[in-house]
Amino acid sequence: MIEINATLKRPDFTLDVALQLDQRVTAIFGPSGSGKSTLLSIIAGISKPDQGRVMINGEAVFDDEKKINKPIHQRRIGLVFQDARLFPHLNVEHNLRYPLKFTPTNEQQFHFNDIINLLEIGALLKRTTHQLSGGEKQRVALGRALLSSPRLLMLDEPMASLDESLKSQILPFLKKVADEINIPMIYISHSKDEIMQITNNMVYINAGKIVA
Ligand SMILES: Nc1ncnc2c1ncn2[C@@H]1O[C@H](COP(=O)(O)OP(=O)(O)OP(=O)(O)O)[C@@H](O)[C@H]1O
Repeated sequence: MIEINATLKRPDFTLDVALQLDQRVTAIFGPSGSGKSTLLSIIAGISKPDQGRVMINGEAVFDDEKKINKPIHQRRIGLVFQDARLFPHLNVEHNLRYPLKFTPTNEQQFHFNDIINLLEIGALLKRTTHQLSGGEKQRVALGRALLSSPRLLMLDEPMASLDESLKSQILPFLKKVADEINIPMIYISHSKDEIMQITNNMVYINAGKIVA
């Protein structure tokens, strides 16, 4: 269960949300500038709210009253962004293995080979990141996020920079992760059509407020 009570004021924008996410997959959607990425960055610990509390599975990762503000790496959240953000100096295999170095073996939730098979990226392992299509990069980014053994997976417009044909190629993998991987997932998109293919559980945000 993820609970967020947060306000964050910027010169032309205020985010003010109170939200409890108790389904395994939640989509957050809303128009451009509505605050989706800001909400994600508050949960991840990238942005600090002016006030409020963020709880992940009963643990406060941010609480302004109790002066708690856990850094990103202690929140154990897997993030996938629109641009895959792979490490350009590492090949695909080393990108994927990178998070394993920071996760004790007894805390690793997935076997390397299971993730490779799930995302069908075995043939890409020896490639450099420059030798990947946009959709392949996203599959590798998804694999790397899962191999960090996160307790929450957050995807911020993971298909936004892909053309229609690549989108249709990656969608089945996103669905597989949503259906088969037992980790809470937050999926951000401004496309309702895209979201409907992944989950029926939607939160609508507009002008920094949860509308439905
Ligand atoms: N670092 C920042 N400094 C100041 N204002 C910002 C910053 N980041 C975002 N904003 C503003 O905050 C508001 C919410 O932005 P946010 O990126 O959360 O929206 P979004 O719903 O994710 O939009 P999009 O779908 O276009 O990515 C917007 O008005 C944006 O211009």
